[in-house]
Amino acid sequence: MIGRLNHIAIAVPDLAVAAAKYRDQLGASVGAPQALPEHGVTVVFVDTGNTKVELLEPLGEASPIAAFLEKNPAGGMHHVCFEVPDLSAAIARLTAEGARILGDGKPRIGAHGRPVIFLHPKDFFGTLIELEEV
Ligand SMILES: CC[C@@H](C(=O)O)C(=O)SCCNC(=O)CCNC(=O)[C@H](O)C(C)(C)COP(=O)(O)OP(=O)(O)OC[C@H]1O[C@@H](n2cnc3c(N)ncnc32)[C@H](O)[C@@H]1OP(=O)(O)O
Ligand SMILES: [Co+2]
Repeated sequence: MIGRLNHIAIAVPDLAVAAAKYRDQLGASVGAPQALPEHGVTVVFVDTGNTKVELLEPLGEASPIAAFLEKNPAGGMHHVCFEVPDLSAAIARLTAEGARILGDGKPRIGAHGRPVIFLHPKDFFGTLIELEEV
């Protein structure tokens, strides 16, 4: 079911500072910020060639990463995103096996314009997993 690692996401308190650090201190190829109000975050993608790093900061009052940053004020690893060929089939299989799909359980369009879901971190060893249909 899961395929490539599409991205590793790092929640940061200040996206501009984090993007500059990746660009200037790590010499990384850093994309432009993308405000995604429907997801409550602004993101920047760092392309590493074999995968991406998604730097994200809260956007708006109800950001789903606000509580995470309260607990981790300097930032931290937030989620990993795996690619799947068929998100509906993945939802059916995971639900049948008792995994919790976050939100209303339905796919939403993610930063790449493709459908994504999130699995509860408590069901996968304390790791928030995002699945993206590619
Ligand atoms: C840009 C679009 C898209 C893309 O295309 O890439 C994105 O990546 S959007 C990214 C932001 N959106 C999301 O993360 C949506 C899914 N996340 C959520 O719904 C929430 O973050 C959450 C997972 C339900 C947690 O919300 P929170 O307010 O922190 O709830 P709790 O405090 O009740 O947390 C429950 C429990 O889970 C632990 N937790 C929280 N976040 C994480 C995490 N990132 N990794 C691991 N564990 C996490 C939290 O500590 C609580 O544990 P206990 O304290 O032990 O109960
Ligand atoms: Co993501």
